[in-house]
Amino acid sequence: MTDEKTGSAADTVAGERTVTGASIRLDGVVKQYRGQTKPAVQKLDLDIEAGHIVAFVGPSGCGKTTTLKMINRLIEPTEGRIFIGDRDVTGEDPDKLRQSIGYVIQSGGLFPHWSVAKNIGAIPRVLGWNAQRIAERTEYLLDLVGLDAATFEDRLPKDMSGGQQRVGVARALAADSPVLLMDEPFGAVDPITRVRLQDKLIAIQHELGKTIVIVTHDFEEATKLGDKVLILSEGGHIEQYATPEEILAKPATPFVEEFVGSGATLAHLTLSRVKDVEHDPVVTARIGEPSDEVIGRARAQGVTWIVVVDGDGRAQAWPSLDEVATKDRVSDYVDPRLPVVAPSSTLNDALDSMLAASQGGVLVTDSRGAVTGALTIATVMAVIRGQLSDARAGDGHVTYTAHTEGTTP
Ligand SMILES: Nc1ncnc2c1ncn2[C@@H]1O[C@H](COP(=O)(O)OP(=O)(O)OP(=O)(O)O)[C@@H](O)[C@H]1O
Repeated sequence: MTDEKTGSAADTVAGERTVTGASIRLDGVVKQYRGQTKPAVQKLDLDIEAGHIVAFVGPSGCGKTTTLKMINRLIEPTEGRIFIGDRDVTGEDPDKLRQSIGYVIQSGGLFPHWSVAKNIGAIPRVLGWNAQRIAERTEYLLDLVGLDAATFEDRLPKDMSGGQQRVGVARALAADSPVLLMDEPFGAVDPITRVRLQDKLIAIQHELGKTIVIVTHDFEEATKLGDKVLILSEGGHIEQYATPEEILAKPATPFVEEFVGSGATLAHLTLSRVKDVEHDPVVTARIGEPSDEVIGRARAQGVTWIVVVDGDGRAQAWPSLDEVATKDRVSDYVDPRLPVVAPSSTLNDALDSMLAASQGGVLVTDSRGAVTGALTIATVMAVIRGQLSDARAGDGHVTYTAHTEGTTP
């Protein structure tokens, strides 16, 4: 089925992924700002596949934001054409166009005096949806971004702290646009929240299959989120447009090599996901269970600590058996610093999370927050060791062993 308005092929399945997004094509796009001697973006050709995430990175002033904003014509191109799906949008009414493209900016860009629900319903109201449809959509989207509708829909953005970005994403998805443009959406949040928001975005992308273009300063964020990464230099010049794996393995130009940096070997940690490595099983216990039963169960499994979970299986705390033994029943204590990662988190995220919590492991949760296992620092270190030795072997350097073997008669 093709949606006439958006030109997107709805609900087609590519591989395992559902695709509801539309492709984007930039054809010879130029932006020359008035009063500037050189164009900010010079003759840019770019194809973005439907249902993919593409991350734009590059040094300050290279034209990332200008390029992004030309896609929804917040900035008018001086030359060239832009297609969304098969539709040439270069001559379309820009207001109408923007109603069909989700847009998220760093601050969330929410109207401060409007409730969360009113913010999310802004575009659907313009599109003439009825109140019930808007209310249902708002509830669905708040749940999708991990916020409880009953708790948050009447709040003002200022009372949301870290939740503003989530509401910003929900609002951008409100009209079910095939394309989502994000300009440094997680630039202003603390590192732990940032990892959670990135993981949430990946989960949403896998569920909805939108086409997402994200501008970031952070190469690690680009490699984590991007199916492909676009590395730009001054004037919107494409240095490389490839998968993160290709960029790390084969930087196309000296510029890319320098941009990726000498930490490239460890940057591979951002390519390894929590879901790709082995997890340790965990023993869970419900609040209020008799402590001696829980301890017996844990000892039978040979573990020295347990995870206390709520009714939905979400982790509350991970006490040692000695701590459990101090009470008759499992306590409802909630550990505010519990290190938790998602399957889509990178091993780098997992390490950061361990360091931030001063713990030697993290809990792994599914997209609903239920605990599925644990990842220890030993597992992460083993992967790092493996990658370092692979990288050395790939460098073409003769190792000590190879050298000795080669010269032994
Ligand atoms: N409204 C404007 N008028 C004139 N020049 C502009 C305008 N906006 C951006 N520029 C210039 O265009 C070039 C590209 O800017 P742009 O903001 O697209 O880069 P960027 O890669 O997104 O940078 P940053 O990472 O710092 O946000 C820069 O030289 C900038 O100074």
